[in-house]
Amino acid sequence: MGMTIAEKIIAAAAGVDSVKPGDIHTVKLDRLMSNDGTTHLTVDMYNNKLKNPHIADAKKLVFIVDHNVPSDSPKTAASQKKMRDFARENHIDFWEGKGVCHQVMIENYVRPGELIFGADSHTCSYGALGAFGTGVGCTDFLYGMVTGTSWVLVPESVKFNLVGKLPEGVYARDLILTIIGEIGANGCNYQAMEFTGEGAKTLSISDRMALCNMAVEAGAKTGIFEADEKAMEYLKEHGREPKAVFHSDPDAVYAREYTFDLSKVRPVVAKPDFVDNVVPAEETCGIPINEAFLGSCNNGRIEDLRVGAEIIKGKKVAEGVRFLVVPASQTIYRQALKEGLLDIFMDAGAIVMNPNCSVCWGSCQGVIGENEVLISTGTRNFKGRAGHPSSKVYLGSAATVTASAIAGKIALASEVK
Ligand SMILES: CC(C)[C@H](C(=O)O)[C@@H](O)C(=O)O
Ligand code: SF4
Repeated sequence: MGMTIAEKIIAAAAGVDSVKPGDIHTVKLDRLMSNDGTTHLTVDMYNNKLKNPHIADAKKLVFIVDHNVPSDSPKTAASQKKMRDFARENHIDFWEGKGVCHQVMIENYVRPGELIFGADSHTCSYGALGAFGTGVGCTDFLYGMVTGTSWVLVPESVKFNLVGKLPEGVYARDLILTIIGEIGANGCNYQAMEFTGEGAKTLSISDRMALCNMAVEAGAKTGIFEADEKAMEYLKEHGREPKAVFHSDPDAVYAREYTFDLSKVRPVVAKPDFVDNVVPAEETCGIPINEAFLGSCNNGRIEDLRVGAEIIKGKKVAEGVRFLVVPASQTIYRQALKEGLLDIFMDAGAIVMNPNCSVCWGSCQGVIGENEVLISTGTRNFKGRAGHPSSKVYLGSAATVTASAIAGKIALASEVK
Protein backbone atom coordinates (compact mmCIF):
# COMPACT_ATOMS: atom_id res chain seq x y z
CA MET A 1 0.00 0.00 0.00
CA GLY A 2 1.30 3.48 -0.88
CA MET A 3 2.17 5.96 1.84
CA THR A 4 1.72 9.69 2.32
CA ILE A 5 4.59 12.07 3.16
CA ALA A 6 3.59 12.06 6.83
CA GLU A 7 3.56 8.25 6.91
CA LYS A 8 6.95 8.04 5.20
CA ILE A 9 8.53 10.39 7.73
CA ILE A 10 7.17 8.31 10.60
CA ALA A 11 8.29 5.06 8.95
CA ALA A 12 11.81 6.44 8.55
CA ALA A 13 11.87 7.66 12.18
CA ALA A 14 10.63 4.25 13.32
CA GLY A 15 13.15 2.39 11.16
CA VAL A 16 10.48 0.33 9.40
CA ASP A 17 9.55 -0.08 5.72
CA SER A 18 5.96 0.98 6.03
CA VAL A 19 3.38 2.25 8.50
CA LYS A 20 -0.37 2.69 8.32
CA PRO A 21 -2.81 4.93 10.19
CA GLY A 22 -3.64 3.56 13.62
CA ASP A 23 -0.26 1.84 14.13
CA ILE A 24 1.75 2.91 17.13
CA HIS A 25 5.50 3.18 16.61
CA THR A 26 8.49 4.04 18.71
CA VAL A 27 10.32 6.76 16.82
CA LYS A 28 13.69 8.47 16.95
CA LEU A 29 13.28 12.22 17.18
CA ASP A 30 15.38 14.47 14.98
CA ARG A 31 14.88 17.50 17.17
CA LEU A 32 13.03 18.81 20.22
CA MET A 33 12.07 22.45 20.77
CA SER A 34 10.74 24.00 23.94
CA ASN A 35 9.89 27.63 24.78
CA ASP A 36 9.37 29.70 27.90
CA GLY A 37 5.68 28.76 27.96
CA THR A 38 6.46 25.44 29.65
CA THR A 39 10.22 24.70 29.82
CA HIS A 40 10.42 25.58 33.53
CA LEU A 41 7.87 22.82 34.20
CA THR A 42 9.94 20.32 32.21
CA VAL A 43 13.08 21.36 34.11
CA ASP A 44 11.23 20.93 37.45
CA MET A 45 10.15 17.42 36.46
CA TYR A 46 13.65 16.60 35.25
CA ASN A 47 15.18 17.74 38.53
CA ASN A 48 12.57 16.40 40.93
CA LYS A 49 10.89 13.36 39.40
CA LEU A 50 13.60 11.37 37.64
CA LYS A 51 15.74 8.76 39.40
CA ASN A 52 18.55 9.06 36.89
CA PRO A 53 18.22 12.40 35.09
CA HIS A 54 20.22 12.62 31.87
CA ILE A 55 19.83 13.94 28.34
CA ALA A 56 20.01 11.56 25.38
CA ASP A 57 21.50 14.04 22.92
CA ALA A 58 21.76 17.72 23.86
CA LYS A 59 22.54 18.60 20.22
CA LYS A 60 18.94 17.77 19.30
CA LEU A 61 17.47 20.18 21.84
CA VAL A 62 16.58 23.83 21.27
CA PHE A 63 15.28 26.15 24.00
CA ILE A 64 13.74 29.45 22.95
CA VAL A 65 12.57 32.34 25.12
CA ASP A 66 9.92 34.07 23.02
CA HIS A 67 6.58 34.25 24.79
CA ASN A 68 7.36 36.81 27.47
CA VAL A 69 10.53 38.50 26.33
CA PRO A 70 11.91 40.66 27.84
CA SER A 71 10.36 39.20 30.98
CA ASP A 72 7.45 41.10 32.43
CA SER A 73 7.40 40.01 36.08
CA PRO A 74 9.57 38.47 38.80
CA LYS A 75 7.67 35.22 38.22
CA THR A 76 8.56 34.95 34.52
CA ALA A 77 12.08 36.18 35.24
CA ALA A 78 12.50 33.24 37.64
CA SER A 79 11.10 30.67 35.15
CA GLN A 80 13.31 32.02 32.42
CA LYS A 81 16.36 31.94 34.66
CA LYS A 82 15.65 28.28 35.36
CA MET A 83 15.46 27.62 31.63
CA ARG A 84 18.58 29.67 30.84
CA ASP A 85 20.67 28.00 33.57
CA PHE A 86 19.53 24.54 32.56
CA ALA A 87 20.40 25.21 28.91
CA ARG A 88 23.86 26.48 29.86
CA GLU A 89 24.62 23.58 32.23
CA ASN A 90 23.49 21.00 29.67
CA HIS A 91 24.91 22.59 26.52
CA ILE A 92 21.51 23.10 24.90
CA ASP A 93 21.10 25.59 22.03
CA PHE A 94 19.49 28.62 23.62
CA TRP A 95 17.79 31.58 21.95
CA GLU A 96 16.40 34.59 23.72
CA GLY A 97 14.73 37.58 22.09
CA LYS A 98 15.72 36.36 18.63
CA GLY A 99 12.20 35.61 17.52
CA VAL A 100 9.09 33.51 17.88
CA CYS A 101 10.16 29.89 18.36
CA HIS A 102 8.67 28.51 15.14
CA GLN A 103 10.18 31.26 13.03
CA VAL A 104 13.58 30.69 14.67
CA MET A 105 13.24 26.95 14.04
CA ILE A 106 12.35 27.37 10.36
CA GLU A 107 15.16 29.86 9.81
CA ASN A 108 17.82 27.82 11.62
CA TYR A 109 16.99 24.14 12.08
CA VAL A 110 14.09 22.47 10.27
CA ARG A 111 14.97 20.10 7.42
CA PRO A 112 12.67 18.18 5.07
CA GLY A 113 12.01 14.62 6.26
CA GLU A 114 12.63 15.32 9.93
CA LEU A 115 10.37 14.36 12.81
CA ILE A 116 10.32 17.22 15.32
CA PHE A 117 8.51 17.48 18.63
CA GLY A 118 7.91 20.88 20.15
CA ALA A 119 6.38 21.75 23.49
CA ASP A 120 4.09 24.13 21.61
CA SER A 121 0.95 23.40 19.65
CA HIS A 122 2.03 25.32 16.54
CA THR A 123 5.06 23.07 15.94
CA CYS A 124 2.98 21.82 13.00
CA SER A 125 4.41 24.87 11.15
CA TYR A 126 7.48 22.86 10.09
CA GLY A 127 5.50 21.08 7.38
CA ALA A 128 6.19 24.19 5.30
CA LEU A 129 9.61 22.63 4.68
CA GLY A 130 8.36 19.04 4.37
CA ALA A 131 9.08 18.08 8.00
CA PHE A 132 6.65 16.41 10.39
CA GLY A 133 6.37 18.79 13.35
CA THR A 134 3.93 18.27 16.15
CA GLY A 135 3.16 19.74 19.55
CA VAL A 136 3.50 17.75 22.77
CA GLY A 137 3.03 18.48 26.45
CA CYS A 138 6.00 18.79 28.75
CA THR A 139 5.77 15.21 30.07
CA ASP A 140 6.19 13.85 26.55
CA PHE A 141 8.85 16.45 25.92
CA LEU A 142 10.77 15.27 28.99
CA TYR A 143 10.56 11.65 27.82
CA GLY A 144 11.93 12.66 24.41
CA MET A 145 14.68 14.68 26.02
CA VAL A 146 15.80 11.79 28.22
CA THR A 147 15.50 8.96 25.68
CA GLY A 148 15.80 10.70 22.29
CA THR A 149 12.71 8.74 21.30
CA SER A 150 8.95 8.83 21.67
CA TRP A 151 5.88 7.13 20.32
CA VAL A 152 3.58 8.15 17.51
CA LEU A 153 0.13 6.90 16.69
CA VAL A 154 0.24 7.18 12.89
CA PRO A 155 -2.38 9.74 11.87
CA GLU A 156 -4.62 9.43 8.85
CA SER A 157 -3.82 11.98 6.16
CA VAL A 158 -6.34 14.37 4.63
CA LYS A 159 -5.57 15.78 1.19
CA PHE A 160 -6.10 19.46 0.44
CA ASN A 161 -5.84 19.76 -3.28
CA LEU A 162 -5.13 23.41 -4.03
CA VAL A 163 -5.85 24.71 -7.51
CA GLY A 164 -5.50 28.17 -9.05
CA LYS A 165 -3.71 31.17 -7.61
CA LEU A 166 -4.62 33.62 -4.85
CA PRO A 167 -6.00 36.88 -6.29
CA GLU A 168 -4.27 40.23 -5.64
CA GLY A 169 -5.01 41.42 -2.10
CA VAL A 170 -5.87 37.93 -0.83
CA TYR A 171 -3.36 36.03 1.27
CA ALA A 172 -2.47 32.58 2.58
CA ARG A 173 -3.87 33.82 5.87
CA ASP A 174 -7.30 34.24 4.22
CA LEU A 175 -6.93 30.78 2.70
CA ILE A 176 -6.21 28.94 5.95
CA LEU A 177 -8.97 30.81 7.79
CA THR A 178 -11.33 29.91 4.91
CA ILE A 179 -10.31 26.25 5.15
CA ILE A 180 -10.77 26.17 8.93
CA GLY A 181 -14.09 28.00 8.63
CA GLU A 182 -15.26 25.35 6.19
CA ILE A 183 -14.03 22.17 7.89
CA GLY A 184 -14.39 23.43 11.47
CA ALA A 185 -12.13 23.50 14.54
CA ASN A 186 -12.42 19.69 14.79
CA GLY A 187 -12.28 19.20 11.03
CA CYS A 188 -9.01 17.26 11.00
CA ASN A 189 -8.70 15.98 14.57
CA TYR A 190 -5.48 13.97 14.95
CA GLN A 191 -4.97 13.90 11.19
CA ALA A 192 -2.20 15.15 8.93
CA MET A 193 -3.36 17.95 6.61
CA GLU A 194 -1.41 17.55 3.39
CA PHE A 195 -1.47 20.58 1.10
CA THR A 196 -0.80 19.65 -2.49
CA GLY A 197 -1.66 20.39 -6.14
CA GLU A 198 -0.69 23.09 -8.61
CA GLY A 199 -1.99 25.82 -6.29
CA ALA A 200 0.36 24.66 -3.53
CA LYS A 201 3.32 25.26 -5.82
CA THR A 202 2.34 28.92 -6.23
CA LEU A 203 2.64 29.51 -2.47
CA SER A 204 5.85 30.88 -0.95
CA ILE A 205 7.53 29.28 2.08
CA SER A 206 6.03 32.09 4.18
CA ASP A 207 2.55 31.23 2.80
CA ARG A 208 3.14 27.54 3.49
CA MET A 209 4.12 28.37 7.07
CA ALA A 210 0.92 30.35 7.51
CA LEU A 211 -1.06 27.31 6.34
CA CYS A 212 0.77 24.58 8.28
CA ASN A 213 1.00 26.75 11.40
CA MET A 214 -2.76 26.86 11.80
CA ALA A 215 -3.36 23.17 11.01
CA VAL A 216 -3.69 22.64 14.76
CA GLU A 217 -6.60 25.09 14.78
CA ALA A 218 -8.48 22.43 12.79
CA GLY A 219 -7.38 19.85 15.39
CA ALA A 220 -4.67 18.40 13.15
CA LYS A 221 -1.58 16.53 14.32
CA THR A 222 0.41 18.28 11.64
CA GLY A 223 0.23 20.20 8.37
CA ILE A 224 2.61 19.33 5.55
CA PHE A 225 3.76 20.26 2.05
CA GLU A 226 6.04 18.27 -0.20
CA ALA A 227 9.53 19.82 -0.16
CA ASP A 228 9.73 21.15 -3.74
CA GLU A 229 12.20 23.48 -5.50
CA LYS A 230 11.02 26.43 -3.40
CA ALA A 231 11.77 24.54 -0.20
CA MET A 232 15.17 23.48 -1.56
CA GLU A 233 15.97 27.05 -2.49
CA TYR A 234 15.03 28.24 1.02
CA LEU A 235 17.21 25.55 2.57
CA LYS A 236 20.12 26.44 0.35
CA GLU A 237 19.81 30.12 1.24
CA HIS A 238 19.90 29.11 4.89
CA GLY A 239 22.85 26.74 4.48
CA ARG A 240 21.08 23.47 5.15
CA GLU A 241 20.56 20.14 3.37
CA PRO A 242 17.39 18.04 3.57
CA LYS A 243 17.36 14.92 5.74
CA ALA A 244 15.11 13.23 3.15
CA VAL A 245 12.63 14.40 0.56
CA PHE A 246 9.44 12.38 0.55
CA HIS A 247 6.56 12.41 -1.94
CA SER A 248 3.17 10.89 -1.35
CA ASP A 249 2.64 7.76 -3.45
CA PRO A 250 -0.07 7.90 -6.14
CA ASP A 251 -1.87 5.05 -4.33
CA ALA A 252 -1.48 6.57 -0.85
CA VAL A 253 -4.69 6.42 1.15
CA TYR A 254 -6.40 9.57 2.42
CA ALA A 255 -9.23 9.74 4.94
CA ARG A 256 -10.79 12.57 2.90
CA GLU A 257 -9.95 14.90 0.06
CA TYR A 258 -10.91 18.54 -0.39
CA THR A 259 -10.34 20.86 -3.30
CA PHE A 260 -9.89 24.58 -2.75
CA ASP A 261 -9.73 26.98 -5.67
CA LEU A 262 -7.36 29.70 -4.54
CA SER A 263 -8.70 32.14 -7.12
CA LYS A 264 -12.07 32.09 -5.34
CA VAL A 265 -10.70 32.92 -1.87
CA ARG A 266 -11.64 36.36 -0.53
CA PRO A 267 -10.56 38.34 2.55
CA VAL A 268 -12.11 36.76 5.62
CA VAL A 269 -12.20 37.42 9.36
CA ALA A 270 -12.59 34.94 12.23
CA LYS A 271 -14.95 36.47 14.76
CA PRO A 272 -14.66 35.93 18.52
CA ASP A 273 -14.29 33.50 20.27
CA PHE A 274 -13.45 30.66 17.89
CA VAL A 275 -11.01 30.35 15.02
CA ASP A 276 -13.61 28.59 12.85
CA ASN A 277 -16.12 31.42 13.25
CA VAL A 278 -15.10 32.69 9.82
CA VAL A 279 -17.10 35.17 7.75
CA PRO A 280 -16.39 37.34 4.70
CA ALA A 281 -14.36 40.31 6.00
CA GLU A 282 -17.09 42.72 4.73
CA GLU A 283 -19.49 41.39 7.37
CA THR A 284 -17.25 42.71 10.13
CA CYS A 285 -16.36 46.03 8.53
CA GLY A 286 -17.22 49.00 10.74
CA ILE A 287 -16.69 47.23 14.08
CA PRO A 288 -14.70 49.74 16.20
CA ILE A 289 -11.28 48.52 17.41
CA ASN A 290 -8.92 49.60 20.19
CA GLU A 291 -5.82 47.74 19.05
CA ALA A 292 -4.40 46.11 15.92
CA PHE A 293 -1.61 43.53 15.92
CA LEU A 294 0.64 42.66 13.01
CA GLY A 295 2.96 39.84 14.06
CA SER A 296 3.13 36.24 15.42
CA CYS A 297 4.44 32.96 14.02
CA ASN A 298 1.47 32.97 11.68
CA ASN A 299 1.83 36.35 10.02
CA GLY A 300 4.82 38.31 11.26
CA ARG A 301 7.18 37.61 8.38
CA ILE A 302 8.79 40.10 6.02
CA GLU A 303 6.13 39.40 3.36
CA ASP A 304 3.41 40.37 5.86
CA LEU A 305 5.25 43.51 6.97
CA ARG A 306 5.63 44.53 3.31
CA VAL A 307 1.89 44.14 2.80
CA GLY A 308 1.16 46.28 5.87
CA ALA A 309 3.77 48.93 5.03
CA GLU A 310 2.47 49.36 1.51
CA ILE A 311 -1.04 50.01 2.82
CA ILE A 312 -0.05 52.40 5.63
CA LYS A 313 2.68 54.34 3.80
CA GLY A 314 1.90 58.07 4.07
CA LYS A 315 -1.17 57.44 6.26
CA LYS A 316 -1.77 57.54 10.00
CA VAL A 317 -3.00 55.09 12.60
CA ALA A 318 -6.46 56.21 13.77
CA GLU A 319 -6.49 58.35 16.88
CA GLY A 320 -6.87 56.34 20.07
CA VAL A 321 -5.87 53.06 18.37
CA ARG A 322 -2.66 51.20 19.25
CA PHE A 323 -1.09 49.50 16.25
CA LEU A 324 1.54 46.96 17.33
CA VAL A 325 4.00 45.82 14.68
CA VAL A 326 6.07 42.88 15.83
CA PRO A 327 8.47 41.18 13.39
CA ALA A 328 8.50 37.42 14.05
CA SER A 329 12.30 37.25 14.26
CA GLN A 330 15.34 39.46 14.48
CA THR A 331 16.29 38.48 10.94
CA ILE A 332 12.93 39.80 9.76
CA TYR A 333 13.33 42.89 11.97
CA ARG A 334 16.69 43.71 10.39
CA GLN A 335 15.33 43.12 6.89
CA ALA A 336 12.35 45.38 7.58
CA LEU A 337 14.73 48.00 8.94
CA LYS A 338 16.84 47.76 5.81
CA GLU A 339 13.82 48.10 3.54
CA GLY A 340 12.60 51.15 5.47
CA LEU A 341 9.42 49.37 6.54
CA LEU A 342 9.86 50.12 10.23
CA ASP A 343 10.19 53.83 9.43
CA ILE A 344 6.95 53.67 7.47
CA PHE A 345 5.16 52.06 10.40
CA MET A 346 6.63 54.48 12.95
CA ASP A 347 5.88 57.50 10.78
CA ALA A 348 2.28 56.33 10.72
CA GLY A 349 2.21 56.16 14.52
CA ALA A 350 2.60 52.39 14.98
CA ILE A 351 4.43 50.92 17.98
CA VAL A 352 7.22 48.71 16.66
CA MET A 353 8.16 46.03 19.19
CA ASN A 354 10.99 43.55 19.65
CA PRO A 355 10.45 40.08 18.11
CA ASN A 356 8.30 37.96 20.43
CA CYS A 357 4.81 36.45 20.69
CA SER A 358 3.42 39.75 21.94
CA VAL A 359 -0.37 39.99 22.20
CA CYS A 360 -0.88 36.76 20.25
CA TRP A 361 -0.01 35.15 23.57
CA GLY A 362 -1.67 37.96 25.49
CA SER A 363 0.34 37.91 28.67
CA CYS A 364 3.28 40.19 28.00
CA GLN A 365 2.80 43.01 25.53
CA GLY A 366 -0.26 44.83 24.32
CA VAL A 367 -2.68 43.08 26.66
CA ILE A 368 -6.16 44.52 26.11
CA GLY A 369 -8.58 45.70 28.76
CA GLU A 370 -12.23 45.27 29.65
CA ASN A 371 -14.50 45.19 26.59
CA GLU A 372 -11.66 46.20 24.30
CA VAL A 373 -11.45 44.91 20.73
CA LEU A 374 -8.32 43.65 18.98
CA ILE A 375 -7.89 42.80 15.32
CA SER A 376 -4.97 40.44 15.02
CA THR A 377 -2.81 38.36 12.73
CA GLY A 378 -2.25 35.96 15.65
CA THR A 379 -3.38 32.36 15.70
CA ARG A 380 -6.22 32.33 18.19
CA ASN A 381 -9.20 34.40 19.26
CA PHE A 382 -10.38 32.39 22.26
CA LYS A 383 -12.13 34.18 25.10
CA GLY A 384 -9.61 36.23 27.04
CA ARG A 385 -6.74 35.22 24.75
CA ALA A 386 -5.45 38.80 24.48
CA GLY A 387 -6.34 40.02 27.94
CA HIS A 388 -9.55 40.73 29.87
CA PRO A 389 -12.21 37.98 29.62
CA SER A 390 -14.70 40.50 28.24
CA SER A 391 -12.33 41.64 25.48
CA LYS A 392 -12.75 40.42 21.90
CA VAL A 393 -10.27 39.23 19.28
CA TYR A 394 -10.94 39.21 15.53
CA LEU A 395 -8.44 37.44 13.26
CA GLY A 396 -7.61 38.76 9.80
CA SER A 397 -4.80 39.10 7.28
CA ALA A 398 -1.93 41.60 7.51
CA ALA A 399 -3.81 43.73 4.98
CA THR A 400 -7.07 43.73 6.93
CA VAL A 401 -5.30 44.38 10.24
CA THR A 402 -3.35 47.33 8.82
CA ALA A 403 -6.39 48.80 7.09
CA SER A 404 -8.31 48.50 10.37
CA ALA A 405 -5.52 50.28 12.28
CA ILE A 406 -5.87 53.20 9.85
CA ALA A 407 -9.67 53.26 9.88
CA GLY A 408 -10.06 52.71 13.65
CA LYS A 409 -12.59 50.01 12.82
CA ILE A 410 -12.42 46.75 10.94
CA ALA A 411 -11.84 47.67 7.31
CA LEU A 412 -10.70 46.21 4.01
CA ALA A 413 -7.50 47.48 2.44
CA SER A 414 -9.56 48.81 -0.50
CA GLU A 415 -11.43 51.15 1.90
CA VAL A 416 -8.33 53.01 3.08
CA LYS A 417 -6.67 53.58 -0.29
C1 LIG B 1 2.74 28.62 25.42
C2 LIG B 1 2.44 27.53 24.44
C3 LIG B 1 2.48 26.23 25.19
C4 LIG B 1 1.17 27.78 23.62
C5 LIG B 1 0.93 26.66 22.61
O1 LIG B 1 1.11 25.47 22.89
O2 LIG B 1 0.55 26.89 21.50
C6 LIG B 1 1.20 29.12 22.88
O3 LIG B 1 2.28 29.25 22.03
C7 LIG B 1 -0.09 29.39 22.15
O4 LIG B 1 -0.05 29.80 20.99
O5 LIG B 1 -1.17 29.21 22.74
S1 SF4 C 1 3.17 33.72 18.26
FE1 SF4 C 1 1.27 33.04 19.17
S2 SF4 C 1 0.83 31.03 18.29
FE2 SF4 C 1 2.98 31.52 17.85
S3 SF4 C 1 4.06 30.50 19.50
FE3 SF4 C 1 3.69 32.63 20.13
S4 SF4 C 1 1.77 32.59 21.30
FE4 SF4 C 1 1.93 30.64 20.19
